[in-house]
Amino acid sequence: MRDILDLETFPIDRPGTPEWEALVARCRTDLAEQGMFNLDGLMHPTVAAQEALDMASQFDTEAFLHEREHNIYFLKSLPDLPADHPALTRFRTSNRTLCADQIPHSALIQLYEWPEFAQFLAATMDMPKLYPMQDHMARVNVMSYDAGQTLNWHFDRSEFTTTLLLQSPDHGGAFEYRTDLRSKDDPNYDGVAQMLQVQDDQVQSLTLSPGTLNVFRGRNTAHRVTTVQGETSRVIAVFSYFEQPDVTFSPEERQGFYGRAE
Ligand SMILES: O=C(O)CCC(=O)C(=O)O
Ligand SMILES: [Fe+2]
Repeated sequence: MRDILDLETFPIDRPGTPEWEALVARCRTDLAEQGMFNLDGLMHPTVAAQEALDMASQFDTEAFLHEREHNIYFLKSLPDLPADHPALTRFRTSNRTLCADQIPHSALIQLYEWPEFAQFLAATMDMPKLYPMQDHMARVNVMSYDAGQTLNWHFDRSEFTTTLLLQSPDHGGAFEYRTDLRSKDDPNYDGVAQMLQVQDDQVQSLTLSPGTLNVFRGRNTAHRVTTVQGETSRVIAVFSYFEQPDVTFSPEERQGFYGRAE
């Protein structure tokens, strides 16, 4: 794993040691105070660049083009909101996705299956244990954004979202986010509407560098990736772990997310 990760700076391979505990404590504090933590350069940038290069032709030929209009909830309607409520404003998303089964020999899959990585993430999230998915497609996804492509405003389904940037675009492709826009008890529809109308001064912007691990509270943090510009695509991996073992998507879900069930 030393060939892939900077384990000098980030001692993920030494659970229980004081330096591991200190790193976990720093991440927990950041999550509590800012809804996010970053490990800048966790993956050696040279490895991240090679991974992106290895996948480039696959993105051209076999990736799923995810293109649609959606609202921030990825739902057609909400039972407690009129259809014309501004919180339901629709925006366009477009990117390409490769699934875990298309990159079986990548460093990303090695990292995903490394038990110390899941152990570390669980500790930062204050969870007893996190398990890799059983789903051969959903466990790791890599998304590529070419010029003109974007991932628009949304909330994630899972409480936490774990990403690792492989390649930065020349321009655009910033990660914009608004922490705690809603909570378990308060959907804050008017606040959501305000933010979508660009009237929320608590929206922040983060430009990730290649190799950076980013963990954020995706369920209640509204977030988007701004439109990419220039020749170089933005390439980012998303890791999915669950508190229960052996989670899979249904064939219908795989069809919807990836355009193929198997
Ligand atoms: O690309 C990113 O930085 C965020 C990805 C994301 O929000 C998602 O996959 O749900
Ligand atoms: Fe997301």
